Amino acid sequence: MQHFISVHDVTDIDALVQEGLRHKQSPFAFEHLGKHKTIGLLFFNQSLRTRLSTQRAAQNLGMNTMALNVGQDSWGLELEEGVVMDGNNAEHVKEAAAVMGKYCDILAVRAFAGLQDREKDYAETVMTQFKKYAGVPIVNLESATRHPLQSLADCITIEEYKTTARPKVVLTWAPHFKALPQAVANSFCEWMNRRDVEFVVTHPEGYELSPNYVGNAKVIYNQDEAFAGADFIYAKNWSSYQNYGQVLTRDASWMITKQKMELTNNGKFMHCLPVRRNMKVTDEVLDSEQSIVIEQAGNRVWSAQAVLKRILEELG
Ligand SMILES: CCC[C@H](NC(C)=O)C(=O)O
Ligand SMILES: NC(=O)OP(=O)(O)O
Repeated sequence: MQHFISVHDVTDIDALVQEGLRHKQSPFAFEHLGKHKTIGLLFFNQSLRTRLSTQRAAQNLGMNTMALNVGQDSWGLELEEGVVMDGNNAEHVKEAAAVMGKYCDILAVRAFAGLQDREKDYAETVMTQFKKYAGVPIVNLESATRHPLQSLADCITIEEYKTTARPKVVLTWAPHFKALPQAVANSFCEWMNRRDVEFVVTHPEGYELSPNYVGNAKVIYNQDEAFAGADFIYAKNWSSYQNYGQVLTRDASWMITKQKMELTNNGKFMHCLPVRRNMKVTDEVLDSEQSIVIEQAGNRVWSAQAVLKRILEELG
């Protein structure tokens, strides 16, 4: 594996999921692999899980880690090509990416969607630039349209907790008061469409995800109907793709409650976190035995470790 930017960089998802579970069993089995290697983590946006889990995974593999918050620790980065740089950004991504590639053996980048220009966001401009200019493997820590380390951790979690060979997995939209990216939902669809699950997506009309990501998933506008018999409920808010970046509704009836979870097959509740309690899901559900969000977050270490190990093996 050279880069880990999307599911398309993975040839065998099953093998990668199993590898993540093996790292969980023996976290230090490959601690020699990353000796004298450094990973740089670059954040254009906040993070708790991604920042800490990716550093922990790298350290488990014997790597050194460096983290940088763009615009706070480093200079503001200009991402537009061919512009006169007379604004607030003191450095162009061309130089910054190339220089970080001199310091780091692997570069991991978080850059959320701007939610202003759909064409630019869905062109994955930032990831493309780092891949083009850094000269080292790039790992996606959540980009404009995807969050593959989260999705791999989600696959690992479902593999651990499923009680049937082909579980029913439901991605449900949940209300939020401000516009959030489609990246986590897009990515979850891409990965679930490649897993042996009965995959259903449910959301209010107007929140249809891009066809390139939702693929052939079954889309049901009635949340209660979608929840029937589900083994896993994966909640996430996202802003409209059609009316790009817009919040079309904050309909609280889409919040996940105990009553809704009772429609499932004693289903497990999942969320990538951070989650706004009593807006997306009630305390009652989040604090119940059905919630596996903490174990899901814990699996972010094994997701990152499986990916970094593959990249280190390629580096030699
Ligand atoms: C892991 C989730 C990151 C981000 N969440 C927020 C609150 O911005 C999102 O919705 O994409
Ligand atoms: N789920 C996730 O990526 O969390 P952070 O945004 O805290 O990294």
